[in-house]
Amino acid sequence: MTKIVILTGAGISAESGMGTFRDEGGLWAQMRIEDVATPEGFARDPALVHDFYNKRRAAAARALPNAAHEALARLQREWPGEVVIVTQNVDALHEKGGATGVIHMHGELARALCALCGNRWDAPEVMVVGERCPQCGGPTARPDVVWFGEMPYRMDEIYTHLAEATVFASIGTSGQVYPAAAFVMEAAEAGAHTVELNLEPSAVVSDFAETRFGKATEVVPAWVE
Ligand SMILES: CC(C)NC(=O)[C@H](Cc1c[nH]c2ccccc12)NC(=O)[C@H](CCCC/N=C(/NCCC(=O)O)S[C@H]1O[C@H](COP(=O)(O)OP(=O)(O)OC[C@H]2O[C@@H](n3cnc4c(N)ncnc43)[C@H](O)[C@@H]2O)[C@@H](O)[C@H]1O)NC(=O)OCc1ccccc1
Repeated sequence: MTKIVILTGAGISAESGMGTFRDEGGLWAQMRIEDVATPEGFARDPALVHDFYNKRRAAAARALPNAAHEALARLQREWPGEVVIVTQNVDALHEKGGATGVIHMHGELARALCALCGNRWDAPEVMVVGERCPQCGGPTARPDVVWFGEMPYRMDEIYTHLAEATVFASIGTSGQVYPAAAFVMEAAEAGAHTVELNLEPSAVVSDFAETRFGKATEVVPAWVE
């Protein structure tokens, strides 16, 4: 039975009011990656990093899923075969849209991580410098997101899914960040049909067999139908 593996990025949440990274006025236009999305940046200025993620956590808590999130959840429910969603997004809009078993390869805003003992727990809306781990008590709590230079989560599972994919779709991502940007090659090597759905061609558009350009809330429901 056909197995569909779907990779999503910030573009699928753009129409839900979640900023993207690289677009006009995107997150990286306001903040330097080095300062807020690296372990070194957190060590240097934890207050700046907590402020950056506290704001995004508050926005994500208010955000609602859009027609693209809902279409993927419907596909998961109605497709006779397996549909696996791997997201680079740290918001919970796929789950709010009804999707299940979503693999958050770059972590989740709604979770906190202890840098000392590795414990994870539901993050308070506002994390403060020196936030304590409820398990080891260390003042070592950080947002449970994957920063640059850190290993993304659940990579073994992801590579297994890619090797079994018969269809690989990439939605709302610029294809500039690895290892996610290389997933299309992994899937293509496994014989999958590959399709890019995005507002504009990504940095790896030439690796895809099919492309559909437009807003996620339009091209994703049309692709699912
Ligand atoms: C900048 C880049 C060159 N650097 C990297 O890729 C680095 C280094 C690197 C590793 N391998 C390499 C190989 C070559 C070069 C560099 C590297 N990668 C890492 O450090 C990664 C860790 C990277 C993760 C960093 N954390 C993020 N996020 C979490 C935090 C947070 O969220 O704050 S990355 C962050 O940016 C990434 C890209 O963002 P997108 O989601 O694509 O968003 P963007 O704004 O860029 O694009 C939006 C797109 O949507 C479209 N769009 C907009 N609106 C709409 C709309 N309405 N509808 C449809 N589409 C739309 C736009 O046209 C656009 O195309 C996402 O992954 C996102 O999670 N770790 C790692 O490699 O560990 C070792 C390893 C190696 C191999 C195998 C295993 C381990």
